[in-house]
Amino acid sequence: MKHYEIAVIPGDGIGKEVVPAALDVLDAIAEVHGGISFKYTNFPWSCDYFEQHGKMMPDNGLETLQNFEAIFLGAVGDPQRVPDHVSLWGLLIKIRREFEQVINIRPAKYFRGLDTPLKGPNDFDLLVVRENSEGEYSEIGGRIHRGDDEIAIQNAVFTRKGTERAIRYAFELAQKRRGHVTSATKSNGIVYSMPFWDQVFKDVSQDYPGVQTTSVHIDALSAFFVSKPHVFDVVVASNLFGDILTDIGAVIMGSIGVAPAANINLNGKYPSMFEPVHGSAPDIAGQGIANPIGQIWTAKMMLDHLGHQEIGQHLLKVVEDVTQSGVKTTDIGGTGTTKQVTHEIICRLKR
Ligand SMILES: NC(=O)C1=CN([C@@H]2O[C@H](COP(=O)(O)OP(=O)(O)OC[C@H]3O[C@@H](n4cnc5c(N)ncnc54)[C@H](O)[C@@H]3O)[C@@H](O)[C@H]2O)C=CC1
Ligand SMILES: CC(=O)C(=O)O
Ligand SMILES: [K+]
Ligand SMILES: [Mn+2]
Repeated sequence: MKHYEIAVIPGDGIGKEVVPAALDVLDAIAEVHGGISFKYTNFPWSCDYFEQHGKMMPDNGLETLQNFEAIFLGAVGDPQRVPDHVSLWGLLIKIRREFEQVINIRPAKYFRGLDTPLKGPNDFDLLVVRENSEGEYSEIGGRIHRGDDEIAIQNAVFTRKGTERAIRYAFELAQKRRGHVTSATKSNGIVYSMPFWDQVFKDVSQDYPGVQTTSVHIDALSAFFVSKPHVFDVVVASNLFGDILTDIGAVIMGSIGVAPAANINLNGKYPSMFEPVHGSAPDIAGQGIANPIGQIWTAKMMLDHLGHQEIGQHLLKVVEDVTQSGVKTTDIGGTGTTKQVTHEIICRLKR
């Protein structure tokens, strides 16, 4: 019997709805499989917590999380109550950084049963490797003066280590897939960091003669995600470019509510964290209509990470069967609630 201790942070908004749904699905998997079990320890760290304690998590929060096998998170953010940069940097981004989750993997593929806004979905199947520790998401800068004289400066940080690590990871994945890496650049406008990125991409590519490479400016690449996503295999991007590209990757599948993500720690010192691409969706929170698929597919990525690829594969097939059968939430053209979709997935898993 394989037992896993999982730290669970539902967070804000629909995180509190889709996380319990995905845990029910994981429990159903454990029951059907018979050889694995999960224990969940729930942490209520969120904007609610912030209002009570003046911080997003306790001072020893990271220490507490450190001993878990994985962290399963919903979404963070409630901008009506706490400014986004305070809530996200106090919890989500803090964990990504302090736990050295330097890579963010975000797949997008043609998903059976989903209406995509694409004219011809052409069975695309791509993987975005997003650099997750530096880049445009930096704490270097500041604001001075007020009024007309106000100045805001934010410096992007690109280290050779961080850049090479993300790019190498993309090449390793491409070798196990269709052997193609696309690099998201913008060296025509951003004259220091992006030519540097391009250089590292070229350097790393020398070690992978069997992998084909293409560099595309992020503006054109964003358009190609819509016009011809089927040409992409692995796409490697800086933190911000990867963030933007993966919302596009999500919506071409059918909805941002279905896209999963994994924040991967590579050095084994800290746990990895699994959370969907979407945020807390304040516009639909509390209505019970959030699409649980992003969170459930994220659970599949956690299963993969824990070494249970076969079960993960089966879970994704069952979820696709359910959408194909028409049981789906309103964001993807159905009439179902979060609970109904989750129930249908669990019933099929147990069949
Ligand atoms: N990783 C995280 O925790 C993230 C947190 N956020 C935070 O979430 C809050 C809202 O941000 P937004 O920019 O509105 O992005 P969002 O992803 O929360 O929502 C964008 C749109 O997609 C819809 N949507 C998202 N997930 C859905 C689901 N599972 N089912 C159905 N519809 C879904 C929402 O209703 C909304 O119309 C902010 O506080 C933001 O900072 C945003 C992105 C990622
Ligand atoms: C913060 C955010 O939008 C993301 O990590 O995807
Ligand atoms: K999220
Ligand atoms: Mn995002």
